[in-house]
Amino acid sequence: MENQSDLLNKQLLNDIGNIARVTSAEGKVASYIPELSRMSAELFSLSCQPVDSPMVETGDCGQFFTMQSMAKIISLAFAIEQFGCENVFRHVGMEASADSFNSLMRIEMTSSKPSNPFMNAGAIAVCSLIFKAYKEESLKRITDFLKSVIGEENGFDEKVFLSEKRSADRNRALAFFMKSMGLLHGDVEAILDLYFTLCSLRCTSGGLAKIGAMIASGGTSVVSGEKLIANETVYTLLGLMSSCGLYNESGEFAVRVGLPGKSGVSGGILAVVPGRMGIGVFSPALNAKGNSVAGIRALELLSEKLDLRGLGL
Ligand SMILES: NC(=O)CC[C@H](N)C(=O)O
Repeated sequence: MENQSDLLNKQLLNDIGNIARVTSAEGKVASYIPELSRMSAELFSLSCQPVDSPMVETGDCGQFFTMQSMAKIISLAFAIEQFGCENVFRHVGMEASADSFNSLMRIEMTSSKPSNPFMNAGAIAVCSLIFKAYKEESLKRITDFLKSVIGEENGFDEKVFLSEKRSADRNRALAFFMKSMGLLHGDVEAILDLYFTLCSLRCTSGGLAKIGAMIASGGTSVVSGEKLIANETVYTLLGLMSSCGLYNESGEFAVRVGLPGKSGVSGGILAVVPGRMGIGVFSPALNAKGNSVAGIRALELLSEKLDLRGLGL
């Protein structure tokens, strides 16, 4: 009988790519950060990094894009490692939210900490903890951590950073609003600059797959073999990715794909098959909830073909 891992090969990914990429016509490239809208909707890449064998990829694998909300995995993992779960979750919740990723509503209604660290409000709160501890050194500390996960440094996209900084009325409103309610402390503009820079870090679908593989392997870098994050951090990431990784589409993603995942408005999605592999997919056209249409379709097909649904949920 054929082993599931034998089924993962380039031909399978090519076939999945061919079916998935046409669905991008149903979506739209994000434009609320103007610079993101310059990305071609035709681009597509899919990368699988098994925990114990070489990467398998298809499509425009060399294409860089920005991490956007997928960077929230890195900043959260870094913060938990530095400050401990208890300290981090004193400032941000662990609950799924039916609100969109940049919603203000719940904070005003409940006057309490942001629902989870993958909503913008929660991720900004995590940035404020990191900034409080490391000030101007914060970015370097986080990017050094990212480098230890993926084995390379790809810098950040300054045009996307400036474009978001100029057009971030909503995130700025969120952050100042949280500050006014005592939910955020420190220099708001400096915290937002850290957040925008993390969102504009450059990556490829292969890089996302390596981050996923580090989580899949229980916190060990597939690049160096080094244990980078504690088991508790791994379980926290997996739990939150399963319940909140695709915002108000997390439930549907759990049903259709059945894997812990994290999306970003650049069109990337990172998924984890615990014990087996990390997956990165990229296609910039998004659905109404801000998630990649072809990315979800590709993950759904992959999950079905390799019988992955439900692993790690
Ligand atoms: N969903 C996302 O990827 C959101 C990230 C984006 N930089 C924002 O704050 O709006």
